[in-house]
Amino acid sequence: MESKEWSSGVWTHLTAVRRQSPLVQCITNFVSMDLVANTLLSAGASPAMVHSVAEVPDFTPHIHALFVNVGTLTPDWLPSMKAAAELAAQLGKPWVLDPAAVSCSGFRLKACLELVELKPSVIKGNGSEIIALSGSASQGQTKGADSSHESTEAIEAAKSLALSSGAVVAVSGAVDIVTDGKRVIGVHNGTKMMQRITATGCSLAGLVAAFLAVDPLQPLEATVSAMSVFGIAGELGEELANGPASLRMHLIDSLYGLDETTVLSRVRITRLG
Ligand SMILES: Nc1ncnc2c1ncn2[C@@H]1O[C@H](COP(=O)(O)OP(=O)(O)O)[C@@H](O)[C@H]1O
Ligand SMILES: Cc1ncsc1CCOP(=O)(O)O
Ligand SMILES: [Mg+2]
Repeated sequence: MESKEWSSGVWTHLTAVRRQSPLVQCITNFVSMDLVANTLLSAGASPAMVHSVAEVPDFTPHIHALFVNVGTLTPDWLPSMKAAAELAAQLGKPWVLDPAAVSCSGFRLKACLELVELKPSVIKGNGSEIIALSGSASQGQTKGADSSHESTEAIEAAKSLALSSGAVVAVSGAVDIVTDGKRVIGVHNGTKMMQRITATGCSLAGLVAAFLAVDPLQPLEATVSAMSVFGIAGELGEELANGPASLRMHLIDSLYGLDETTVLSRVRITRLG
């Protein structure tokens, strides 16, 4: 299946998000809260940064999807993440794990491995994060939140993590990779300057949660669509931007304004395996 066959699905997913405005609970890092919320709002979803463990029993049953990102993890936050993930999984609600900077400490790696046990629908990381989480990295290979690997170097790690966890695994980068362990799809939308804005990876993962909410039975397709839409918004944003700060603004505006003709002509998705 090539871009033409994927593109109508991408547009259908985006219109479903706009129509249904899914409620997405986000337990994300301090750096990303603003951009994640604005990304979700501009796509038509409804974000809620509800992170206290005390609120999980009341709030999580009402959400349509959950997004968990460990970018600024501390021991106090882990119980909220686990409680929300456990409840979401129990109630059949999709949830996304972003193992941001997973290899920066043993504490964070152990926490992420425990979260993987709670059955995320999708794990979205950059190349280095997916390699580390799958157990393929040698110790000490980390630059923190930024990747020191190309996404394509993480394909085997992503497949193996997908098979061992049951999650769809998405690797962001120059080519976004999405795999369920059998199929491997490449999303070629996006622009290099998106790496120069903090929290674009987190926002992408949050957007994946919104797309899963409207198509929970097809997590691979929903993830591919979210990645393509976010990439297209970045491409359009770059045409208007002078640098990363204005790209951040134009990316959000472009995501908000995406129309059918633009989506259908810009989607670049290929099967890689
Ligand atoms: N070299 C690149 N070319 C095109 N798009 C890119 C490139 N690098 C990253 N992106 C895009 O930037 C967004 C954030 O990805 P990434 O930088 O990998 O995340 P993270 O911030 O988690 O490391 C994604 O939409 C991805 O497709
Ligand atoms: C800089 C930083 N430090 C801890 S979390 C974070 C944000 C990372 O965001 P992203 O993974 O989207 O680049
Ligand atoms: Mg990231």
